Amino acid sequence: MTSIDVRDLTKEYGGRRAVDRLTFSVRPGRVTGFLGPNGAGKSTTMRLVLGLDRPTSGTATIGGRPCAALDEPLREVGALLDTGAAHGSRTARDHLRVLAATHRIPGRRVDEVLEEAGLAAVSRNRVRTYSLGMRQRLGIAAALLGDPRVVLLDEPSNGLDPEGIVWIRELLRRLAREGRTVLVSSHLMNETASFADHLVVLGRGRLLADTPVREFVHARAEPRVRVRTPDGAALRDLLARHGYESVAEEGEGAGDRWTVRHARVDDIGRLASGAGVTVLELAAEERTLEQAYLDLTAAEAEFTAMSPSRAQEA
Ligand SMILES: Nc1ncnc2c1ncn2[C@@H]1O[C@H](COP(=O)(O)OP(=O)(O)OP(=O)(O)O)[C@@H](O)[C@H]1O
Repeated sequence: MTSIDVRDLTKEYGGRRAVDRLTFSVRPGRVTGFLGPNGAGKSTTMRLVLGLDRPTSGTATIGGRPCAALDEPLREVGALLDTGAAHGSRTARDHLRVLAATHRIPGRRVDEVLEEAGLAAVSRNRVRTYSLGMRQRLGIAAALLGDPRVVLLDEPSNGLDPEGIVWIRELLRRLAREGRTVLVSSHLMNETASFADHLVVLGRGRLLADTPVREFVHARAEPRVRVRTPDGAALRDLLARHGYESVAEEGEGAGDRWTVRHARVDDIGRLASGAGVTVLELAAEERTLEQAYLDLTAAEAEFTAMSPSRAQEA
């Protein structure tokens, strides 16, 4: 089984820390989502794992070895880092054939990955005629060419249309089912929630979370209850007396709907019923990864702003 292991990894650029004493592992058989605000250090970490950059200190290994020490890197690790990697004047097929030939990968894999990436029909067109989404598909095809056990994809959904988004989701799920180690960075929270089993979250180069998606969402996103009632003012006053904050929904069609923060349906239902407040609908609001992520990164920003020692470091 091939894991990615990052240990005490630090990368400085001109005295500025892009990656700061980072330690985490990416395990096989699941998709690990790699999250963090712009500049948090995700791409730098991926480059260090791939041996494209040298760490200032610490290690990043794949199956216990640095990437540079792997005998056949492309057959062990596939990566999408930069969609501009293919030469514009080449066709997609030629780009992949050159890659295959220089890495002792059987030629039949070229047709297999072109088919898999939905590019078979346009594989003889020059890459410069490709849309961003098609380039993205080509980058993913190249990452899969060597049938690698480990796959790292930096923002693979970039530029993909809705059909492409569904395709990448299913592809990632399948790669994990096949027992591969899959690390995927993204800014799209709903997307990440739809394909990731596990999350690694960075902020300012540091590890903020390394946890299963479900736990991350449940531990961080506040539980909320949605209520529809014709007695809005009575409900709000009742809940306020019991320490709940309720907010009337706004916008067209919101009507008599309210959201109660930090609340559970059982408690709100009992309170309303006990006080004789009519409730027409009562439901737990689904907690989202986006909500949990924003809560975490906001808390981190607040902590950073409050702490003079960290502010000096920044
Ligand atoms: N080659 C480089 N030289 C100098 N600074 C760099 C270099 N590469 C990255 N950085 C800096 O390191 C920090 C982390 O950047 P990185 O691209 O790894 O973040 P990221 O999490 O991938 O961000 P994004 O979500 O915007 O892609 C940033 O402050 C960036 O400016």
